[in-house]
Amino acid sequence: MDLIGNFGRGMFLNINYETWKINKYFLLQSISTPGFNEEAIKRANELFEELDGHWNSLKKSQSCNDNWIEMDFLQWITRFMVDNISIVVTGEKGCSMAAYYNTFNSDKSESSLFDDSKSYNSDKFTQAVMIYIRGLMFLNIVHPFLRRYVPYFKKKTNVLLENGGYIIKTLNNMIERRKFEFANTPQKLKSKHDLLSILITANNDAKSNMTESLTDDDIRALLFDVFLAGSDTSSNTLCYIIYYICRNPHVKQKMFDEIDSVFPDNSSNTLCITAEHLAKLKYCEAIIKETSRMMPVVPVSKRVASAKCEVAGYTWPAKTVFHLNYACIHMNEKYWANSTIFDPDRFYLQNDLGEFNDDLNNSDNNNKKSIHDKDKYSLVIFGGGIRLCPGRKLAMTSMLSFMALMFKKYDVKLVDIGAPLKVHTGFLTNCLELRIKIKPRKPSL
Ligand code: HEM
Repeated sequence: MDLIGNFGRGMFLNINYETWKINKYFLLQSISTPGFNEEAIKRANELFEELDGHWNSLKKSQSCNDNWIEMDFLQWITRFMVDNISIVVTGEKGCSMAAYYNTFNSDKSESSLFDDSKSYNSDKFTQAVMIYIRGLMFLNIVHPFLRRYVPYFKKKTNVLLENGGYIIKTLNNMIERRKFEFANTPQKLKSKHDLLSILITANNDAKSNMTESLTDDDIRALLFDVFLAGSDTSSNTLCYIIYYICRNPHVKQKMFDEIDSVFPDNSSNTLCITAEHLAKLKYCEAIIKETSRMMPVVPVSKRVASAKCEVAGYTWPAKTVFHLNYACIHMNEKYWANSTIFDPDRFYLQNDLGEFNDDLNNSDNNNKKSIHDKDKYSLVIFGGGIRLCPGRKLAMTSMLSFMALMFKKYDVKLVDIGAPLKVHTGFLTNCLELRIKIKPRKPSL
């Protein structure tokens, strides 16, 4: 079951409270540094430039008479977020967008670029992560006897083991290379702001101060957690955002107005987004929250009672498993009037002091000050309690950056405005396809 030796390590698959706490401390410290946040925004800018370049090349090859480019947005945003998480986690440039662009290219000779076993191949690695997730379900359902002795299941199990081995090897190589760099040029590494470099630096500091530190296996598990949790969640949310704003043109217009006011037109073709810009995009933030309320990518979660407890007036024994239905909480009319209506304005209110609701950026959820006079657990996009998502700030930064970059430049419409969203709900609610058309909003941009 433990394909990559992660149980008891990292955060996601860790039920050992003591090691989970240390891992959480290191992860939160690392991703809360200003350098990390700035790096994430800088990388989003660079990656959008790359994406835009691919779209422009496609446009040339697509003989579009009306200037609209048609695409399955899901495919592009998935690769964008994979390359994004790759570079902020490892500092190594991914090649998922380039590999996908290459599938449109009739000259396949370039494909060899993406199959060099020595270099880190983000596309191959992410596919391995997906196989891993599906594998967890398989291992959960199929009895060990069948896996060991029935050829069909045994073969599948071996594929999963091989896949797990590839993940471990890729991450171990990365950690080794970075530690080698650290040993040779420590100053250079201290100036790097990717998660791996920050973790190694913080860990070395902890070792020299003789405080709690991480093993290489812990570091590997943390990197894996961020790959696992950090890209699909954001890319699916962005698909749902596009779906809802296209079906609500007044929301789309209000969003364009906000983006144009934060980024007034200039002669330059490319935007350069900063953290100060993102802090002003309060309506875009409201769109993210309202979309996630209507269509949370993590629809359910679980908690296990560590001791006998009382919930909803009943007494439950220790080890009771509680299924938390986040999607249902978001539709509860007790907290959300007209809950089936898409209305970002519910999150775009100001309090008496003129402050906007900022609850998703608040790192201390327990002291969350919400301008909505509601139960703080009525909005659980990022979960709640001690297992609250540690990556919510990074997620908001990546999604807001993408929205600003994309919608400053492009208008968007759905190919079939009447078609329902195509989704599949398993561990996540995944978008299966999102056919859209995009066109530059201004000819000069
Ligand atoms: C739109 C984006 C995201 C959404 C909607 C999301 C949502 C969630 C939710 C609902 C949970 C479970 C919390 C619970 O059980 O109550 C979770 C856990 C987690 N998330 Fe996120 N997440 C997102 C992005 C990220 C990113 C970018 C990272 C990268 C650091 C991340 C890292 C994690 C980790 C490591 C956990 C496990 C925490 C633990 O088990 O203690 N997530 N996330």
